[in-house]
Amino acid sequence: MEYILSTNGLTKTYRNYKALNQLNMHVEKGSIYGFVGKNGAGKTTLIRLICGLQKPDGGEYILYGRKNSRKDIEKSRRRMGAVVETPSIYLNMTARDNLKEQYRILGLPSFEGLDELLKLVGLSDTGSKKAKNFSLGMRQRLGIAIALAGNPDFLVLDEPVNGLDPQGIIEIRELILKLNHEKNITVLISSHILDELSRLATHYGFIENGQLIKEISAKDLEAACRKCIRVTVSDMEALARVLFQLKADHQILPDHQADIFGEISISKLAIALANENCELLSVHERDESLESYYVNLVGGGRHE
Ligand SMILES: Nc1ncnc2c1ncn2[C@@H]1O[C@H](COP(=O)(O)OP(=O)(O)OP(=O)(O)O)[C@@H](O)[C@H]1O
Repeated sequence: MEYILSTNGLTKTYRNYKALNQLNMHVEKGSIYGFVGKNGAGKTTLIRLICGLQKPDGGEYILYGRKNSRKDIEKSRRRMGAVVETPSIYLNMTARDNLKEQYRILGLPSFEGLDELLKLVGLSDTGSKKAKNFSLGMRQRLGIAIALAGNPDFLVLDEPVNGLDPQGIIEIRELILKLNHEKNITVLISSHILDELSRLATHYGFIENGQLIKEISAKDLEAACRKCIRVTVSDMEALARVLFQLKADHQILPDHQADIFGEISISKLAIALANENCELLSVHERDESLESYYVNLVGGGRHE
């Protein structure tokens, strides 16, 4: 497996507080990695560290095969573009001038590719309009264009759709997919908007209290989510006994319901419940959403 970024016991402490606590994560080449966590979980801290804006105080990260402790880590960082927190744009400048400025900062020899970049992010026809008059979505896209100015093959976006309207969200989504599919850019996106992430991500890393509690591909997550059957019964104690006998991986829910994971024979379940004088009131196959997967993950595990 080729990783663009991996971290090994990465730790960052602010006074006594461990914003990152022995974090281990792996971003595969070519992936769209959804970095999921609540506010304050440590997402931005990880991004600040890999961008070189702050230093870790424990563990390490490896970016394009180079450890962060190496003197030439900047060479790896040059292959990466990032929009951290709010996009750094000059509000009194047009999109084109903002990009020119970034080309100068990067010391690029010419403005070659600038028009293509503006087109790519859908800002070709903004002319003399200054960034201060842009919508939030346009500013976000300009921020992404600036991050792409050095022609990176790894793009890091911190909460890119925060505060955007539905149209703005769609535009950012389409842009990210295009960059990934057509330009082979690996993308790391931090977000807590799970529904949106589920339309993009090929891999997920779930962070909680500075630790990576689960890393899973979208494919495996989908498979795990599909094999869920929600049952409603008349007697929960009987159901718990039966599920224990059947060795079924399950989760008890309120309102006389439970989710059963993995393969299970419904007829066997119904017979076993009938033997316990328990009625099987309903059975639904559930496509467990990313959101409920996440809630299960952070809210305590399943019972076996
Ligand atoms: N410079 C700092 N000094 C002290 N504490 C900090 C600093 N930066 C972050 N923290 C704390 O570290 C924790 C992780 O913050 P971080 O910004 O990484 O979270 P996040 O997952 O990005 O959340 P959000 O979605 O709110 O941005 C938080 O509890 C935050 O208050």
